[in-house]
Formats: sequence, C-alpha cells, structure tokens
Amino acid sequence: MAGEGTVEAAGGPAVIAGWMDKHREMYRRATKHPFVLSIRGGTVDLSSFKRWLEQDYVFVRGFVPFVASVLLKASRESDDETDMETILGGMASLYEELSWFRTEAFKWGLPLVDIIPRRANQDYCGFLRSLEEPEVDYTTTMVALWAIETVYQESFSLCLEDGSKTPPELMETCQRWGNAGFRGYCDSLRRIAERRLEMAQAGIQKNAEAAFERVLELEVSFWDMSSGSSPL
Ligand SMILES: Cc1ncc(CN)c(N)n1
Repeated sequence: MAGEGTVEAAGGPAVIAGWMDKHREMYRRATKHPFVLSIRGGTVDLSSFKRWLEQDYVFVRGFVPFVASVLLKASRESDDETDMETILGGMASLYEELSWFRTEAFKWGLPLVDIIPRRANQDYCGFLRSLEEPEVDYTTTMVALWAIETVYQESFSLCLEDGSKTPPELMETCQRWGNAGFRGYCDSLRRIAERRLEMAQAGIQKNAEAAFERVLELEVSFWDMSSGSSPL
C-alpha cells in the first residue's frame, strides 16, 4: 500500500515507494537522527555542529566529482535529454555551496584547512568513488544521488517546521537544505530515478536498491560521527 505523497506507476506501486516502505526504519534513522533532532530542539552541542561543518565540507568536495560522474553517465546513457539540465543545476549549486561552507566556517572560527576526514566520512567518500566507476550504471548512480540529497532535505526541513526551536545561528544551515527550491530539486531527481527504475532490468533494480540502503547506512554513520557518538 503506497503512503501519502507517493506516486503510483501504471503497472503497480512505484519502485521507490516500495523501497521506502520496505526500508522505512532505516530511512527514519537517517532522516530523524538525534543530532538533527537536537538542532530542531535547540539543544545541539555546538562542538558537534562544528565537527559536522568541517567534515561536511570535506564530504562535499568528494561529492562534486561523484555528481560530475552522474552527469557524464546522463549524457551517454539517458533516454531523456532533460536529465542533464537537472543534474547540471545541482552541480552549479555545489559551486556556491563550497563558498557558503567557507563563509560559515569563518563565522565559527574554523579555518577549514588540513581537515582529517573521520572514519565515517572516509567510508562515505570511498563509496562515492566506487559509484564513479564506468561499470556502475546510470540508474544506480541516480538513485544514490537522489537518496543522498533527500536525506539532507528531509532532515533539515524538520528543523524549520513550526514549533521547532532551532537556534537562530543555525537557521541558515537548515534553510540551505530545508528550503522549497532544494525540495523541488530532490523531487526532480526522484522522478528521474523512478523513470529509470521502471525501465530497468531486475539486476539493475537490485543494485540500485543496494545503493539506496548503503546511502541510508552511511548517512546514519555520518550523523553519529558528527554528534560524537562514534569512536573516530
Ligand atoms: C553527508 C551528506 N549527505 C548529503 C549532503 C547533501 N548534499 C551533504 N552535504 N552531506
């Protein structure tokens, strides 16, 4: 049974809606992590926030080549030429995002140089590099891109909801990923991923589902690392 806001494909429940249902506990852990809930509740430990900021800057630097690899695959493998524009729009925002990180870090007195990626970050960036390989199909990489962006969108939009007590100095961070424009971008990525999944063979659907699950695990570990609840 598809839930509220899910899309039904002509031949049955949409693939992504099915996964959301099947992996809902892991999805909840990735999108409603205690670290995010502490921002929303106004109790966040600022040293955790600073750790997240530094580590996420390193992550985004690793994310850019991954998105470039998805763009390359779209140009070669996509059945719809508008996919390229959607992905290119996301890449353009990443240029601006890197400069936002530098400005934000300056505000917090963080130099953003010689940051050593922590274990969870190394694992995540290693996973992204594995997806950049030419043998990995476009559909799987699109699913990963959609899931990575959507976890942030859902997480940070929680901190903007009525009744949240997000500290004013963290509002800009939450708006960066919680805003309606970014939500629209995530919806576009989902439509591309869903379209590709519906035309994909079972083997590709299986790889894509494994990538979706892996993204959720890595996001949870990334939040754990930020909040200091993982050892390294
Ligand atoms: C760990 C992580 N996941 C997702 C995003 C959103 N691009 C991010 N900046 N960092």
